[in-house]
Amino acid sequence: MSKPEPGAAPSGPAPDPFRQLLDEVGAFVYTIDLQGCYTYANRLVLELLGHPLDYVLGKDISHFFGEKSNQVIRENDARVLRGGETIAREETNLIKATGELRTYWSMKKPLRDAAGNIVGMLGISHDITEKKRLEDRVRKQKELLDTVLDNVDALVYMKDANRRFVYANQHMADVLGLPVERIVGSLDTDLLPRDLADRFWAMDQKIFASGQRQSSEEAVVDACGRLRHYWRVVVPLPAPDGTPAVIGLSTDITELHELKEELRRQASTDGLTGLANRRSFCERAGHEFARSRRHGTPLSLIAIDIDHFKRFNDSYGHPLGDRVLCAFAACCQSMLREADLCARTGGEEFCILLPDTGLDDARRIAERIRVSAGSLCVDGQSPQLRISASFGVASLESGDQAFDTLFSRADRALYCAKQQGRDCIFAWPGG
Ligand SMILES: Nc1nc2c(ncn2[C@@H]2O[C@H](COP(=O)(O)OP(=O)(O)OP(=O)(O)O)[C@@H](O)[C@H]2O)c(=O)[nH]1
Repeated sequence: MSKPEPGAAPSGPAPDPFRQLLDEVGAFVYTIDLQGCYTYANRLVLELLGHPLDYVLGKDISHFFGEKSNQVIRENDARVLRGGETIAREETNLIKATGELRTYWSMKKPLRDAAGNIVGMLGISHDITEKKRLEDRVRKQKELLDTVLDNVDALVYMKDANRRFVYANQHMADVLGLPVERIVGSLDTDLLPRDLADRFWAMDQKIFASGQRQSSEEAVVDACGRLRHYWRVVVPLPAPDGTPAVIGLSTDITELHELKEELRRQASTDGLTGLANRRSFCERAGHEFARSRRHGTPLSLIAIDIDHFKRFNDSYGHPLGDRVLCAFAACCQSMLREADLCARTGGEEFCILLPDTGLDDARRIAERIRVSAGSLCVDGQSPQLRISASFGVASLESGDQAFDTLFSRADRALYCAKQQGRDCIFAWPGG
């Protein structure tokens, strides 16, 4: 750009096309002399300064900009005017006329005469105030989002249609024991056990196909080797470049899961002996009954009642009675196979379900328990504290329509054992 004539103003009937061009260029174009006074300003500069060219020419920036920003501008200008540098950088101007702070991307270049001496400076600036504001807003929103995502008690991630992680929050990084940068860009198969990655991928594919969110409960071993349970919600969302992707939010429900398991265990277990309770016994017995019916396999039941337990309680106290119940339960358990089920079905009543076992074998098992119970030594007590129990044994018969039929036969057999003097076994129907 050639050096403009100081004080020259576009005037006359045929305006200089070159100046017209500078007025339309969409940037702030100006020149200053060695003293920093304007020697040219295009239309945008004049609009910004709020004065006509006649007024602006020969005046320096102190007439138009706030002093604070002038300091930086002057330093930049000096580097061009004194040092001969060409600089391109961001500058901030406090516009005196409006009180507004605006940001520019400014390119400043020395103007030289024919001998090469610096005679002034050419400045071209682009107003980037709105862009900066937008960037600032985006940055603040990103900071806010990052803060939320990194502090939310959930693993948050984004995965593309090629199984590659596009985003992972800090919580996810902590669980995987990897930095976020290592997760982003990796395939799920690089970071997760193959079967888990494939399970997740199968769910992702369903989402890509249906466009519908999916949810499931997942168990994952974390970086410390602990089994953790997550409630996983995955929703479809296009990646920033428009390609299909999914966003996953996995909430740690380990404690809730453990609580649920504990409640389930408590609901099916007898609190004193740790055996199955009546409810879970009947549930399992129903299944075994159906299975035996289906496969034509035998099924037997032993109903047990400790003898004169009221007398025992009355004589030695309830706490010792409790310990007897526990010892008796352990004794029964020790005589059984994995597939057998022993339950405490009432106060001093027990039931043993024996799948794939006929009446004779069930009778033998009952006899073993009876003998063993007779020599039970509770808390190292003297032999006169020994207990006995009565046993009713019954097996599945062809006409049985439901487990209850077998149950009541075993109960009747138990009644017979009590009638026969206790501490004995009665096998239905024979005795
Ligand atoms: N210690 C203790 N006793 C219990 C528990 N549940 C029930 N019992 C007692 O078991 C006794 C059962 O008594 P009964 O049903 O009269 O029968 P029994 O004294 O065993 O007499 P027979 O069955 O006829 O031999 C009662 O005294 C109950 O209080 C328990 O959890 N702990």
